[in-house]
Amino acid sequence: MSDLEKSPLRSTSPPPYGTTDVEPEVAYHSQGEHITVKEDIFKDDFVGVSFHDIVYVVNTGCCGTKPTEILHSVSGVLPCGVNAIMGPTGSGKTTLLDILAGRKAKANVGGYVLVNGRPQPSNFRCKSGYVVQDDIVMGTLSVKENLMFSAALRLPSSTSWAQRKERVATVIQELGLERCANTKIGTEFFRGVSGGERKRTNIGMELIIEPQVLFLDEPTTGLDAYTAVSVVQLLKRLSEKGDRVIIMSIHQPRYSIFKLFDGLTLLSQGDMVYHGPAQSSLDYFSSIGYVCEERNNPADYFLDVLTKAEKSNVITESDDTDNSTGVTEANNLVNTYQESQQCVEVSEQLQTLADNSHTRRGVRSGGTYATGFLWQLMVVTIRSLLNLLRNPMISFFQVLTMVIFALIVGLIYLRLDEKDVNVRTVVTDRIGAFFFIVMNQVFGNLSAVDVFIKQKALFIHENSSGFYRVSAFYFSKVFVDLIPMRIIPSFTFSVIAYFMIGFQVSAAKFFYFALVICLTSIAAASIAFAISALVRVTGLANLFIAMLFVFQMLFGGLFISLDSLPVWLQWIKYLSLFRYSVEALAHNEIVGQCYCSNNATAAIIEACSGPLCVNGSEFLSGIGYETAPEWLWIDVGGLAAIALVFLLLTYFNLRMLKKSK
Ligand SMILES: Nc1ncnc2c1ncn2[C@@H]1O[C@H](COP(=O)(O)OP(=O)(O)OP(=O)(O)O)[C@@H](O)[C@H]1O
Repeated sequence: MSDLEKSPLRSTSPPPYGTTDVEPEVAYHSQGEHITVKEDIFKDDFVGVSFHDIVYVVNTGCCGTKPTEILHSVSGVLPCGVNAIMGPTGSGKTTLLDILAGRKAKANVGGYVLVNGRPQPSNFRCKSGYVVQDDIVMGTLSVKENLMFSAALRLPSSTSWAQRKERVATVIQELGLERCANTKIGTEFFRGVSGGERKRTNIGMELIIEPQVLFLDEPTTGLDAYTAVSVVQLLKRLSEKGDRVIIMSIHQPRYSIFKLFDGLTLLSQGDMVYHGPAQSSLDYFSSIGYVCEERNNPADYFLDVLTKAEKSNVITESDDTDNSTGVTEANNLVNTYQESQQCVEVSEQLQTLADNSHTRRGVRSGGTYATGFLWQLMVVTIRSLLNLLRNPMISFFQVLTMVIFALIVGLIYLRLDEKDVNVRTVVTDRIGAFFFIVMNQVFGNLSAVDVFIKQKALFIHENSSGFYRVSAFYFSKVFVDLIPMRIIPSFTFSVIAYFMIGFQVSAAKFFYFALVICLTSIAAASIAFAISALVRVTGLANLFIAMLFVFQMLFGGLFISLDSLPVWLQWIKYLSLFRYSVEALAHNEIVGQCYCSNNATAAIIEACSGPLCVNGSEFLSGIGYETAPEWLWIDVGGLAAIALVFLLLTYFNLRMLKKSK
């Protein structure tokens, strides 16, 4: 049973008629799955968005504790124009905005939303615009490139490249971004456009699809006063161009912003205290005894009233303490609104819309994505490559780290083949070198943890807005990371370390060595990918990854002989990438070799006897490693299997992330 079903809801009635999957009233885009930018639901006489008895519950505790109700049956109509949702912090502004935008898990939401008097289509998220509070755009790309990215993925496949470019040019002009069109947005490494330009670019990313409904979560937060006003003025202009509903949550706007609002919704602790035209709000509050001073900003005044009301604890019902109900002033404001003429008028409007929705046919939701998988894969890969090329520090340092590691290992084990040492040391030094090399490869790839953590917010936002499928993002990230960040640095490492240490001079042996090193690196990176797609905090992800690596190291065969493990623990060695890697490298170099004192590379196995000689194969068997020829490839298969399993896990974790939103 969902949280909602368990909660004491006042109304959970579904949209009366018209599921989102009935006959379309207009012809769909020929490619079946693809959406058209404007569907019938957004056609003429757009009456806006209405929400009916919206309840939102969350499970805050555990073990069967009662779910918390965040929104308590709120209803209203948001017509074309700029509609602001205001209220003190924690009053439920963002929650309501997310529900209206279809971005909350349905299981926790009661009531229903109508768009233009019809049930909200299931792909509403992709057809409406949503500008999140923390601007989410790729910092290494310019304003124009970001907008092109949106145009490439969100306009239907039938749109020609010239039309996409034209749409981008129009949006740039509409938003007044001409001056900075070719300036990069900026990252933590370099400064780019200003805060206002960044916000306008975010709005532009959504305007590309000409959404008739645009949601904005606190669009003025973090902007200076002048820029904040200019952003809302821009929204006002956009709302006036065609029937467009702009719905924004906003905390405490200054007067010059407040006077641009057409509609105002005031929330207090999840209840509505006012809903209607912004310009009538002062009269409404005066009529119930809250008179705003002449020079006071109404927005500041309302917030003061609501904050004080939430903190008060007025006994209203009776002076007799036994019968008192402890109703707060905030409750009084809610009750007063519910009994007001204002509320009656809104209820009548809502009733009409609900009644009409019985007779209006629903609209087939169509597909979620405007373009096909291969196109998405290409566009997202190009963006990832551009991001990598423009952020060369990261790939440069990955190669540099591997070169430094290779030089350190090379210097420590320099020319092992020429050393005249104790015969046992000749073999153990080689195995020590392999272990050290594998350890470098495994821990040197911890940087892979950033791949999914850093762009998680970007992925969640773009995926839920219908830019691309999870698979397109996943393959592009994996492809763009594995080749330049794992394979190239690992091959460079192999070239330096192999010849400095002086392993066998044989092309086949060298390429096998390089293959194992690259696979080790890919397997380690895959483990980091899987965890980084699951965990939101880098520190926590690093901790989990390090624990997994250390555990695998324990069963790598060097700290304890694999044969001496208790029988019930023996299977764990098959999960250790250290075991496969060290075994493969040692097998490649040592099996079939005879190491004798003063002649470390003697390869005459028949003569390999006596106290001064060690048979490489026997030595490896002695410490529990496999020496049969087929194990050369079984070890490679083991590494590939670990990489594959964790790459698959990464994909499923990303899918879960998508669902959790
Ligand atoms: N998933 C959740 N689990 C627990 N509490 C939640 C959850 N989502 C929202 N809340 C609570 O619901 C209330 C409303 O949250 P919401 O973010 O909508 O408020 P807000 O008005 O946008 O606040 P702010 O202005 O501070 O952003 C808050 O008290 C918040 O702690």
